[in-house]
Amino acid sequence: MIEYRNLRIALLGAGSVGAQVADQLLTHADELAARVGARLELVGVAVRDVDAQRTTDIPRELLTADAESLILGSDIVVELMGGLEPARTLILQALTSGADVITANKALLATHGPELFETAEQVGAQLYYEAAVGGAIPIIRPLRDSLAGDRVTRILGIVNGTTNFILDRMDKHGETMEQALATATELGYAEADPTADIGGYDAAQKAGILASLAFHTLVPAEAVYREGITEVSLDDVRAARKAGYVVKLLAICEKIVDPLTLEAGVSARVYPALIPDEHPLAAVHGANNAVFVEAEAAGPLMFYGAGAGGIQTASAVLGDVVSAARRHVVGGPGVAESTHANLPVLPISAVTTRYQITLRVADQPGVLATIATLFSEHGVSVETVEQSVVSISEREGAAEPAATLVIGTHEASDADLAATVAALTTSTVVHSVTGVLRVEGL
Ligand SMILES: NC(=O)c1ccc[n+]([C@@H]2O[C@H](COP(=O)([O-])OP(=O)(O)OC[C@H]3O[C@@H](n4cnc5c(N)ncnc54)[C@H](O)[C@@H]3O)[C@@H](O)[C@H]2O)c1
Ligand SMILES: N[C@@H](CCO)C(=O)O
Ligand code: NA
Repeated sequence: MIEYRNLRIALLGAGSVGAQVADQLLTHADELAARVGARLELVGVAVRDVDAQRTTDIPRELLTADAESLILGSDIVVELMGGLEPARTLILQALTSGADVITANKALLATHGPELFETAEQVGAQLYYEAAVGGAIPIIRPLRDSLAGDRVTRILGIVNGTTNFILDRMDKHGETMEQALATATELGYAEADPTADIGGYDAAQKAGILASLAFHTLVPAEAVYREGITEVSLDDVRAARKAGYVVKLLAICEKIVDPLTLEAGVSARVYPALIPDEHPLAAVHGANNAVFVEAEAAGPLMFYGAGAGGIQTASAVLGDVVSAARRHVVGGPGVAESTHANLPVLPISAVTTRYQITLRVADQPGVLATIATLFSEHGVSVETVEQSVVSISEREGAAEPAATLVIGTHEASDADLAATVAALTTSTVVHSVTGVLRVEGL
């Protein structure tokens, strides 16, 4: 039997992901040792309460409430507590003590990424974060390493498992958002505060990370335009299905070149959008994620798989642990973050998209013409108009005759669309604007 040296692994947090990472390290210790050329010795697991129930069996003697002492003398520290503090302080302590750090904490990276990466570079340590985006899907390493010689032009993806799971359940089972979120939480997909998921914050943090890597430009989460799914109703999902679309929370990162000045900028945005039934992203169900990457030389690439879940995410964490461990065995500086392009990050006003607008209107002659004029007055070109066969007034038995109009637009700017919607809202022939969703993937 080969005698390997030991590398000391400290794990911070033993929740959905952490408990699975501990289990994998213990169960597959021999195989991991052979792959790395060193034994990955789990020296301790920092937890809040050593007596709490966990999803996997972690030997009692490994559990400690003292994370700071555990870090000292560790070669690799795996942070899976989540949240900003004490995660930030502990990671800084770990890096400055010379340990490589693995984290799945996109909220922390989105907020304190530059400080953490600078510290890592100064002390010659590495910070790995494959699990922070797309869960189990390899996406960080492909962007950072495999595509390092190419020029990425666009990323379009579903990067939040919880919201994809919720929208899918609304679509397939007619569940409300609240019902579906409760199940997503039970299954370990949701963040500790699920507002991060349904508000689009988690996806925006991931979009910032992806855009930074893809365009070699620091894109903080707050520079990412964000809309969550809280305004998406069961009616929106049903209407989309009827019209041949599905609603998905999309993250879009692209390089936009101004046609006049030829200056390039980066747009990163997250919003719910309609995508056609036949688009590959429409077939991404449950908590799965999918990320399309378009690069100049490679063309379109697609990365697909489990975007959330304890054991699935543990796979990405373990991959990072093995990479870090190999670096300890072989030596060398590792990969530094690259922000050399330093492109401007563009506001949402720099972007144009198609829209689908659902209106409840007066069911009387001349209404269509009035509405068409409103659109054109605000610079938005109408592509399709459909009137629902059964008018809402018939369905609901309302006194006043009303009908539902579904209007598809050509590409329009955010500002023009907002002005059109404001004008529609105050028009006497419009009873209400019941839905405004962007359309992508056509
Ligand atoms: N669950 C997923 O599918 C998933 C996927 C990708 C990334 N992530 C990220 O992984 C991280 C962990 O997620 P999770 O789902 O395992 O969360 P979780 O809430 O299930 O687990 C976190 C654990 O850390 C413990 N903890 C928190 N603060 C602590 C402290 N100060 N000291 C000791 N223990 C502490 C908590 O008690 C909890 O047991 C988060 O950053 C999350 O965003 C999760
Ligand atoms: N809450 C996150 C976990 C994975 O990052 C999600 O649902 O995608
Ligand atoms: Na990943």
